[in-house]
Amino acid sequence: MGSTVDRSVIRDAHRMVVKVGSSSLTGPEGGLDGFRLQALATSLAKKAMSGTQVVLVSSGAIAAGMVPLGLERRPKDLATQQAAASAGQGALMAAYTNAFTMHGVQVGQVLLTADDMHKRSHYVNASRTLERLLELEVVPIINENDTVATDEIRFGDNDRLAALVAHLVDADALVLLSDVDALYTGHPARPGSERIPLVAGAGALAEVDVSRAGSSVGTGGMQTKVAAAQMSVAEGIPVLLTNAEQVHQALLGEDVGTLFTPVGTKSPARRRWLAHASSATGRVVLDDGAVEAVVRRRTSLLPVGITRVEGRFSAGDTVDLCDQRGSVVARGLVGYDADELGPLVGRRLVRDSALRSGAPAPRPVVRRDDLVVL
Ligand SMILES: Nc1ncnc2c1ncn2[C@@H]1O[C@H](COP(=O)(O)OP(=O)(O)O)[C@@H](O)[C@H]1O
Ligand SMILES: N[C@@H](CCC(=O)OP(=O)(O)O)C(=O)O
Repeated sequence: MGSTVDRSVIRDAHRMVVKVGSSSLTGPEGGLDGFRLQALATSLAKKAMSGTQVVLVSSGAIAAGMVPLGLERRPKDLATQQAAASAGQGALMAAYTNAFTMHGVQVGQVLLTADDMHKRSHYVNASRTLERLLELEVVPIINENDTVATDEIRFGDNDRLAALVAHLVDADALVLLSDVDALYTGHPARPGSERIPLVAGAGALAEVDVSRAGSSVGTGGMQTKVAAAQMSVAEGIPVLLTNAEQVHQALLGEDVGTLFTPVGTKSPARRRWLAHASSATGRVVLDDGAVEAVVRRRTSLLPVGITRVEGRFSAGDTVDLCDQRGSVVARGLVGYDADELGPLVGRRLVRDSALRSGAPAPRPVVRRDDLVVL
């Protein structure tokens, strides 16, 4: 079955994001495995030299920092993780710089925080930097800026970060490299688990068990990889999941790993950001008619269809639009501050009467172009 799956979307991608996990770069006791890192860099440098734009999202800072700091196991507390990441990120970048420049390919470090994804201005700025690096034929090497992240705002695992970066740079493919060669029907160590060569739609995952933890140095296990793959394919970006040892074959489009095929089409950059990267600062609760109008007819949201406003937000912030049961049905950029919107709840604002009274013309709570249905 595997051999019938066409993996040319990976081979022919013009721009790809490759994510490598801690477990593929380090040993179980931490510390960088220079041999594995070198092998990965060689495959990616060759791909870059053949004309493909490659963005690398690399974990491994915390694991790399364990040996120099004398830590025997991956620290559990945030402060020690940050100290390890601080010591390890420099070592990680030094190793990559050596390994890539050996092949004549330049690299650039980009450290991102969750805020850089949530805040539109930061997101656009990160996108501009990455575009420029790619124009200059540099391979950006991205990691979370662990030293300044706090528990509340951390990505935590880099799988989600990689999917967001794939959206950010509008990649043609995302390659997730782990210590396991593919997604299996159950934990690979469990007798009877079988490799899944193709995932075409969420239905294919219904029977798949990803509940068991991953390696001692990684964070998310298979769950976060599958979630990242789903975020990516929802925006039309195919994903290949395999191990770092097989990256060369994977980039040639050979039958390795698990291919997740797109289930959605690419949406404009702003909508992509709204749906996946932005974070809501408030909630607006809609009556049934407004849910119908926004979700089915894709109209703008007007004050008359709102029953409640929750949270403190300013005009231009992201808010979740909820139905009467509290389920989030859409997300959008709100046109009013929370204080301004409160008194307008349920009111029918008529453009003509506003104009007659000299008041400014009423504006939608969320314009149809500024909203995504979830
Ligand atoms: N259904 C499954 N298929 C494959 N691997 C699984 C599955 N369920 C759990 N896993 C575990 O997930 C691990 C990969 O996650 P992790 O150790 O966090 O990797 P990384 O450091 O690459 O992010 C695998 O080594 C495996 O032990
Ligand atoms: N930013 C962290 C990555 C977190 C992490 O361990 O992720 P992963 O190995 O991809 O599960 C680091 O560099 O250590």
